[in-house]
Amino acid sequence: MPLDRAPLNSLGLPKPPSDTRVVVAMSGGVDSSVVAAQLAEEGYDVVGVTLQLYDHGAALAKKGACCAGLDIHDARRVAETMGFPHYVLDYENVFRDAVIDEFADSYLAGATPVPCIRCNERVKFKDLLETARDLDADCMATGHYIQRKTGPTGAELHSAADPQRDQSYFLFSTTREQLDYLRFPLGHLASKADTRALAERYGLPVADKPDSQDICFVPNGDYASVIEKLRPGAADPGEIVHADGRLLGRHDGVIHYTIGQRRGLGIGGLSEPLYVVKLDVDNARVIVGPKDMLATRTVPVREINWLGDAPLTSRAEWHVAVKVRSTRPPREAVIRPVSETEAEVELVTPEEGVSPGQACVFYDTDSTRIFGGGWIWRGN
Ligand SMILES: Nc1ncnc2c1ncn2[C@@H]1O[C@H](COP(=O)(O)OP(=O)(O)OP(=O)(O)O)[C@@H](O)[C@H]1O
Repeated sequence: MPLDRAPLNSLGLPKPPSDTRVVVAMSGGVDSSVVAAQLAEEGYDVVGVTLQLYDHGAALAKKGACCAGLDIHDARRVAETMGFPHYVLDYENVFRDAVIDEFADSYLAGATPVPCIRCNERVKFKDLLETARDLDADCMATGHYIQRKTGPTGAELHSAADPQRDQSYFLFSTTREQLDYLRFPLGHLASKADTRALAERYGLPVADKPDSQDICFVPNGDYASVIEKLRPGAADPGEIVHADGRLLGRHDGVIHYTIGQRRGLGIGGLSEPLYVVKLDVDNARVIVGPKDMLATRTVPVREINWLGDAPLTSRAEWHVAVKVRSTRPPREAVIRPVSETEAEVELVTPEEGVSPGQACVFYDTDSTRIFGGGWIWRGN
């Protein structure tokens, strides 16, 4: 039978599992361990690869972080349990250049970056994906909670079945070419409990391992001290100023603030609650104001990655749902393209705390499909 008419295996490839090589990106956490174990159990030729993203002993590392020594050890134990080969690759320089440096510079420029998106885009789905191809793999699988479906014009990206776990916001910049090669076997699961049940069933040593938290190289969410270590003395102290011009206090650097922040401003004793409404890096000023100043209707977006069927520019106005923060539900909006990679997104209901450096991700209003997204910036 010609290969293109052969029935597809569970990864959607026209070869029996035993002839299909899959590189599994293994963090040492329960999700990617279950992916690797399940595929090995189904008879795929699994090769596990773990990236060492920073030195476990270095100042940035935290105990149990996704890319440090303990996790490498866990990934290796899973590979041994299931009997497939496992490699560890030193990606420290790649990760620093592609993710950590921009993270620090972006905060110093008054933005609120999302390094996990850059890691997917520039590390896992770039260099690691190339490594998988070099290893002659037919595809690469990860433990991301997202669905890849085959539509009439090829692979489509859809939100995970479990909205609590959905990672679509972090994967908007996946290109169609990358998507052709990627597989996300956990995206259809109803809940994380299902993943843990599978880990138990396969007898994996990581079945009870706690979920990883937030940004892997930022211990306890204290990103400001990470930036201070990376760029000592780079954050200029300055003034905290009310939008009406009143001087309210001083700060130790804009890196300590994000748009929408209310707590920890150190300007108590005022009658109205105040929020960070703008970070004016050129003048080292944190501008604060009342809550209603946070409401944003028009969001300038650039570096758009397009996962739809038609180029964005072919539609003058386009009704979608968008997420402007990873933790928010999609909200109704209209996209007005400015160029192939830039657009103005008009939110039907204004949202608070829209910050440069975050992603704006576009969703279909009638289905789980992701049409793409881009990066929020200050605009001209
Ligand atoms: N250091 C790494 N080396 C190889 N692959 C990785 C690494 N870190 C993450 N990944 C891959 O990216 C996926 C998503 O990473 P994320 O940091 O969101 O982990 P997670 O959702 O906690 O999953 P897990 O339980 O597998 O750690 C992982 O499931 C894994 O496939």
